[in-house]
Amino acid sequence: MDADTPDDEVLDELFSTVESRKAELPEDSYTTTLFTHEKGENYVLEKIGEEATETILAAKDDDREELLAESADLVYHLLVLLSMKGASLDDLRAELRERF
Ligand SMILES: N=c1c2ncn([C@@H]3O[C@H](COP(=O)(O)OP(=O)(O)OP(=O)(O)O)[C@@H](O)[C@H]3O)c2ncn1[C@@H]1O[C@H](COP(=O)(O)O)[C@@H](O)[C@H]1O
Repeated sequence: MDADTPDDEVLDELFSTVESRKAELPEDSYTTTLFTHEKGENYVLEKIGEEATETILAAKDDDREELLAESADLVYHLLVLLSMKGASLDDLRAELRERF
């Protein structure tokens, strides 16, 4: 990801990076470890559960900084799961838009 990416393009840039990690599986990448874990998709499902719990605990503690950090971890792992299951950020946007 590029630090100069405009805020409104950050999610697209992150998802595109995740998709590229899935295609290329570089060795020095955390995302690669999620796509290649011996537990398969169960590992990313566990991570989502952990990050959701940590997000809830941060909210209960009224710890805004921790809430944002854990929310970012949660969103990142959710994007990896969507990619793993062949869904895209556009699919997610379409689902949200249908609810307007
Ligand atoms: N946004 C993220 C991101 N958010 C969270 N994480 C990782 O998710 C993990 C969070 O798990 P934990 O809090 O449990 O911390 P941990 O104990 O280190 O993790 P485990 O050992 O339990 O797996 C940490 O290792 C974080 O580094 C992320 N790893 C990568 N990205 C982005 O993904 C892109 C690709 O990164 P690489 O795949 O590493 O090249 C880059 O743009 C990164 O900024």
